Amino acid sequence: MPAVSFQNVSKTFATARGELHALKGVSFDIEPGEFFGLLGPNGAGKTTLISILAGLSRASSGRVLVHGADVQSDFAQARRSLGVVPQELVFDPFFNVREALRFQSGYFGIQRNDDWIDELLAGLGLADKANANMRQLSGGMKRRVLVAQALVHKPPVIVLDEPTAGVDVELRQTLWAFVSRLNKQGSTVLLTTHYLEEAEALCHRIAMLKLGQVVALDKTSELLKRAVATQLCFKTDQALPPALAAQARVTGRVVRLPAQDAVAVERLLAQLREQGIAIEDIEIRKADLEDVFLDLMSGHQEASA
Ligand SMILES: Nc1ncnc2c1ncn2[C@@H]1O[C@H](COP(=O)(O)OP(=O)(O)OP(=O)(O)O)[C@@H](O)[C@H]1O
Repeated sequence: MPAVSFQNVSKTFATARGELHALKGVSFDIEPGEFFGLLGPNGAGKTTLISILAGLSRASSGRVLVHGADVQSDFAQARRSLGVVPQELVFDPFFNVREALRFQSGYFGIQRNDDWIDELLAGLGLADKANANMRQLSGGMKRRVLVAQALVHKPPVIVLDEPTAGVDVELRQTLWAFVSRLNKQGSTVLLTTHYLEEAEALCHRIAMLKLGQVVALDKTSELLKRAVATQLCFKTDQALPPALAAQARVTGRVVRLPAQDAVAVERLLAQLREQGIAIEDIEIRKADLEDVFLDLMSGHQEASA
């Protein structure tokens, strides 16, 4: 039985401009123990899908099951299997950290949960903050408490909705070390993130959403094979000739051009030289998930899911 099963999920919002189809028949399963990534540009429908999974919003049609429990008709059972770390910082300012976690345990009917609470606090680098009031914590610390709150009932499925947006490197590393440990111990993880290098490093499989539809769904290693294997990268202050600009990915002064092999690299360098373009910091690099993502989102690749 899948850990999570999205079955033909659609969601339509009534807006001032008419109907907005945020999700259009999304179907995929996440297997128990998987570390699964859900990627897509702003507005693709990721948060809408997670909200339906978490029971915070209802699908217009289709079903979502968590370990076989329907998130609408069997909400309590589905909710017990889920630990959802929300995007926004919501917390009760009157509790200290331990109290907040005890309160959350009580919500799930769990008493005497302090051993696990201590483990969560240690794993998330919060051990010395157990008695601190929530109001006194920095934004990053509050985010750690949100993660602990989501995990207080030891859910088999952990859902992280952009958990590292705007947080510092240390928290990202603490969070990933802890979540990876839980995943190795058998937890299923569903992650949405805009940090593609995180998704590449962590996720076994990835679904890419675009305008409410799944446009790619594959093992991370297979997705990476779709990109042109290597690229020529360099920096320049000059504009590229149109023929090269058409195939280039430019970020500020940094230019990336697809180049399959050494001959292609030589050809590109010759073209640049002929055009009198001064370049520096030349490097040959392997394509990464960002390349695949950008390709798919710009419609260069065939949708295959
Ligand atoms: N309550 C709502 N009412 C109307 N439209 C909505 C509502 N919630 C979301 N939408 C629209 O649905 C679409 C999908 O939004 P969603 O927040 O799921 O995208 P996302 O992939 O999570 O984006 P982001 O990466 O920016 O968080 C967008 O066009 C959004 O404007």
